[in-house]
Amino acid sequence: MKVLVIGAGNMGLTYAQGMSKSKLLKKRNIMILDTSEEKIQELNKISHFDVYEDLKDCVPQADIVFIAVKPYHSEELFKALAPLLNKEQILISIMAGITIDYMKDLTGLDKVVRAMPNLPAQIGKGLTSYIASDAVSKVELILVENLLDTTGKSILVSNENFIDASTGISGSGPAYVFYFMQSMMEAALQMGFSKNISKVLVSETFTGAVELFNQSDYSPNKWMDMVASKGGTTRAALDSMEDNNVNELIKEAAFAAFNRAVELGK
Ligand SMILES: NC(=O)C1=CN([C@@H]2O[C@H](COP(=O)(O)OP(=O)(O)OC[C@H]3O[C@@H](n4cnc5c(N)ncnc54)[C@H](OP(=O)(O)O)[C@@H]3O)[C@@H](O)[C@H]2O)C=CC1
Ligand SMILES: O=C(O)[C@@H]1CCC=N1
Repeated sequence: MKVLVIGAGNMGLTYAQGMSKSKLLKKRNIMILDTSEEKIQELNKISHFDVYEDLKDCVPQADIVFIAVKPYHSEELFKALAPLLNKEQILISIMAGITIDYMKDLTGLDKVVRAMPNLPAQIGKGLTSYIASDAVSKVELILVENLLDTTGKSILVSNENFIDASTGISGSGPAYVFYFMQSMMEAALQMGFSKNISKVLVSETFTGAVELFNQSDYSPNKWMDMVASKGGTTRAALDSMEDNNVNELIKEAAFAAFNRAVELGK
């Protein structure tokens, strides 16, 4: 089986590397294509994969075509791909917003998978939600899931709306966590800690809190109560967040990403 990854950026390269480390594929069965001259040179240095610059040299050999370009490049790419594809090939896209119907229309393919991963895929800790068109068989779906799982875990969702919704939660979500970390590091610096100490204070706090959360059935609210003593310091911080409506603002931000995903698909 041969997989062609189109777009060797953050996510495309991550998947190519994830797939190459798994036992599913041999390195030489992963082809990768990018239009950026700089990326091609970098890829040739890595030399794990067969690197291509021209679609016609690699698309016909692929069993699975994995699309990892930005959504605004999709139309141009699909138009160039269409004459080179055959109906047996499976297309997997991780592009935000781009719908299965749109991909079927532009490529002429029936077997299309739409997936939404996230950046921790780079360290094998990704979370990918996905859904497939009806033409993808059960056996093919297992194969697709195994490929997605080379970068972490995956969840099969029941309708395509959940792909846009998971874009707002898990796809864009790592950036919300980094936003919170950035604010806490800025506060630590303002309190007089060095950059290095600020980083350790914040990152260990996140790691410890997430590990606690993962090791129990307690809700985040319950954990908050366990940190906050009556009339204490944490209550002062949580009250400040409540007064400033931070909870609603975070939900609004997640919906902004969700809505943007829907908009990208129009
Ligand atoms: N980054 C993230 O955390 C996540 C991203 N995604 C999705 O993944 C996709 C890729 O994102 P990301 O990896 O961050 O993007 P990048 O910009 O890092 O990578 C995209 C790569 O594709 C190249 N490219 C553009 N057009 C073509 C083309 N026609 N053929 C081949 N290569 C092309 C780009 O070159 P050039 O730079 O020259 O344009 C670039 O090297 C997006 O659609 C995004 O929605 C999904 C979940 C998480
Ligand atoms: O920002 C974006 O559009 C992509 C999709 C999810 C994460 N990054």
